[in-house]
Amino acid sequence: MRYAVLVTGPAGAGKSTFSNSFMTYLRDTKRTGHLVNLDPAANAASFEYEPAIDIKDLVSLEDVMEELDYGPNGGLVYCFEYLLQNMDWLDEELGGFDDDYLIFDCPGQIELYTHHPFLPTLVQHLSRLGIRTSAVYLLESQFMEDRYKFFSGVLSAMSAMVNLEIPWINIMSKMDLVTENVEDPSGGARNGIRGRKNIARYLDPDPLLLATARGQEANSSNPRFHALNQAIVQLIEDHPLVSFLPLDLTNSDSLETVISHIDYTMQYGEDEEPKEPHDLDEGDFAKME
Ligand SMILES: Nc1nc2c(ncn2[C@@H]2O[C@H](COP(=O)(O)OP(=O)(O)OP(=O)(O)O)[C@@H](O)[C@H]2O)c(=O)[nH]1
Ligand SMILES: [Mg+2]
Repeated sequence: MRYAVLVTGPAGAGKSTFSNSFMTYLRDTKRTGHLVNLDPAANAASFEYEPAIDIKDLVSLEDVMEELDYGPNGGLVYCFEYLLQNMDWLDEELGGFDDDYLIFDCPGQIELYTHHPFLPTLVQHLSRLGIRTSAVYLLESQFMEDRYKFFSGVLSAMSAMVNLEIPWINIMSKMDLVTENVEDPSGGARNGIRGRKNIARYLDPDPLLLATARGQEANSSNPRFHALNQAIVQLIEDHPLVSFLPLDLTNSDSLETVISHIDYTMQYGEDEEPKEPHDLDEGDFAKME
């Protein structure tokens, strides 16, 4: 059985760093993993592990910008369109792996997760190849410093999730940057997250965070804003699936917990046949004959 983890999330969320740590963990636990780089803008020098599959072998952002005269954003979209039109390239590249874990380091363009057919198409191909697939969506802990930013992050995670029918885990990355007493750098006490209790209200999003914050302002200024807000609160209440596993890479237990969740959602190793007794049986019969 082959397994694939799609490492997704907005720009700078820590996807490549997590993918690298994941690789190290697999190596240390004597499991075989391979890195798949799907970011056409990735800097090869930044990879600790050389990707086994690299989208840059198919198309590189640099070439697209140079030869087709695209800017960086249009260039990236072009690269993904190009990949989607050449999925047989990926199918072929994926052919050579057996019983392995493939870690897909995805690009950080938020459009890819909200409305582009990129992820659904990728998932379709993986499932056609019989690869068991799950996804993680990383949001960095700084999002907890501003509840509006935080809820927009929650909504982006949700909109990515609803398009895919695969196991999905949301991760709050860079937890090492969160201290017991994080205050809003601008000094406003309103946005600061104070204490572990408050952090829990973000990891398991408490819609009241949003209701109280926006409710107070909206009541006095714009009632339609209030209504929109209530609708979002309701949406999050109805979908308690959006909760976050904290990830602190400076703590190996934290990484291990996250990876065991990923293993669990894909039922890693569960239908691996216990090979030895079976082989022995066959050997016994051969001897008897
Ligand atoms: N403190 C801290 N910094 C981190 C952590 N993970 C990543 N970073 C830093 O955050 C920045 C972005 O990390 P990347 O892993 O490149 O993020 P990414 O999601 O791959 O970024 P894009 O591919 O550009 O979307 C880098 O400067 C990392 O060193 C973490 O767990 N803790
Ligand atoms: Mg990256």
